[in-house]
Amino acid sequence: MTSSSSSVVSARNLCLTYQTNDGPVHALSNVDLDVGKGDFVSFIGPSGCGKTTFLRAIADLEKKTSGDLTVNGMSPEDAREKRSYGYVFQAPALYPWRTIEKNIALPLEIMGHSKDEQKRRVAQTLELVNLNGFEHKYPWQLSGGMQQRASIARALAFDADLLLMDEPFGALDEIVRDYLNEQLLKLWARTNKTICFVTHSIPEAVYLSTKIVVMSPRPGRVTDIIDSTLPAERPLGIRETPEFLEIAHRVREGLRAGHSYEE
Ligand SMILES: Nc1ncnc2c1ncn2[C@@H]1O[C@H](COP(=O)(O)OP(=O)(O)OP(=O)(O)O)[C@@H](O)[C@H]1O
Repeated sequence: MTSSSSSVVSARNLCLTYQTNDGPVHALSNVDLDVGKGDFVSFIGPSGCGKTTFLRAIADLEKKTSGDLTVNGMSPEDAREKRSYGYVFQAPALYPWRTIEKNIALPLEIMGHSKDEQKRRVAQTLELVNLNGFEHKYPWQLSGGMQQRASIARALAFDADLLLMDEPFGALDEIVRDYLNEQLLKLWARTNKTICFVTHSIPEAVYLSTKIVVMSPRPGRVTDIIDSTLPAERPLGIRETPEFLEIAHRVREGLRAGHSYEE
């Protein structure tokens, strides 16, 4: 695989080992991957296969052990300093003593944006996630799905081109998840962001992605990369089409193949 200069994220032979009291844990082993501009890439694999570690390495929250990793052509450290990405965590992680507006404005405050600019951007992102009218509420006054939308708004507020999302809808019920999946696809289409999205759900990965990265554990490796053949326009009903089911089948096969390494 050759490195592509237009890649938003590029990994070559990426290895990341945690040193623990019980010895080394090889979380990522020889990962090769390119994420292109405007891609929606899902990472799927069993618990412990290194999905979160990969996202954290991109975000410079973990340091690689060896290999190469670039983000927008820079080292993860430089990319972090340039605020190249927004990060959405598994749990909403909003500050309960701040209103939704103040939560979303927090990164803008830290970056030194003027009050007017903060207001403008908060209003813009609240609209993107369909939360207009909730700016003066506190997080605990919102449902779990709305809180997660507020977290997405916060990650979007400073308009980074890259959005890193670590299983953002994992704790939500299926109806809310379906709704948020649809909303996220619309948001992605409107904003042309590049999205890296961790999930445990095969239907979610297939529904959302232009590219699905199947990973296997011990140590975390990429076992398959599937380029989606689904159209950009995806009503929820697409999940019953033969094309969708065929991609889901390939993901399942990839997950199964990964498991056979584990003895
Ligand atoms: N800070 C850490 N120190 C030591 N080991 C860690 C650390 N973080 C993760 N690990 C280990 O690295 C491996 C990969 O973990 P990671 O959280 O990336 O997996 P994951 O695929 O995201 O799992 P899940 O789906 O359960 O969130 C696991 O074996 C985990 O126990």
